[in-house]
Amino acid sequence: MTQTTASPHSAPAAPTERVAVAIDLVKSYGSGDGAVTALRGVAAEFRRGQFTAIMGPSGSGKSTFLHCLAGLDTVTSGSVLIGDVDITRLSRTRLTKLRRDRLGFVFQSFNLLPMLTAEENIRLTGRLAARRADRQWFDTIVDSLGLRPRLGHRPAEMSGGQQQRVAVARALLTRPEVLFADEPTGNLDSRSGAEVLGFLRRAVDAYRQTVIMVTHDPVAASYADRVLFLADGRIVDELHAPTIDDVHARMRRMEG
Ligand SMILES: Nc1ncnc2c1ncn2[C@@H]1O[C@H](COP(=O)(O)OP(=O)(O)OP(=O)(O)O)[C@@H](O)[C@H]1O
Repeated sequence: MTQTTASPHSAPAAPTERVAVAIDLVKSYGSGDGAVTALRGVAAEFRRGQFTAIMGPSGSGKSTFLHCLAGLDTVTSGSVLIGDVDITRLSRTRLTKLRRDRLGFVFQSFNLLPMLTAEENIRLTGRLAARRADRQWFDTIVDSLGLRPRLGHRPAEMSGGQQQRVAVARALLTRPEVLFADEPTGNLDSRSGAEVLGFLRRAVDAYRQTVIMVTHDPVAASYADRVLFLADGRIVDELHAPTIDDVHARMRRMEG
């Protein structure tokens, strides 16, 4: 990783509108003696053009929080607003449509379709979604991610870093209000990880993309504008303009 302890974010911008809000989120799995409460009343706001990393020890509820925010999992109580819509009150059909039209997802495993080329994989979501995916925006994303020479390749013919860049391009094609990323660099070497994180950072700075990312990696978290720290299903700390050293120190304190 070429990055030093300097933090890559620019000067704090004026507050922008809230694009996602979690209100008193509680999530339990199972019932009776076997019940596990993964979230115990989590509240947070996410603003337009803000890059948030979610960190915490294993089992602290990071993925559960991301999945509840993104409408990929139901909540036990509490609400999640995307814009003005409480997605915990939507029917399954409306939620699926909202996720498709207004949210983007990048996962640790790239989730590309193996028989399709990079270009077909990128366009698939755009075609299924609201078709806001114009040619110019496609070109901008593909060129910023350096994917032009790979467009005709299938996933098996690409490196992990290239596959993840295709997944990021696919997620951004519909100009989502929020891009959710769950350990997006977990399967990448540090150089490919830095490329993906650098692009997410540029998408935030240049296009005011909102990004919410779960990560274990303090280097990845240092690309964000702020870090929310979860422990035992609660937000216990928050760090703004994080450096790698700051994040390490907080994690050591939490785990110690
Ligand atoms: N589908 C499920 N059924 C039952 N318990 C679950 C389920 N998913 C998560 N849990 C439990 O909820 C708690 C939080 O899990 P979660 O995966 O959100 O944590 P995490 O912080 O993302 O962990 P990790 O860093 O290890 O991925 C854990 O105790 C976990 O075992």
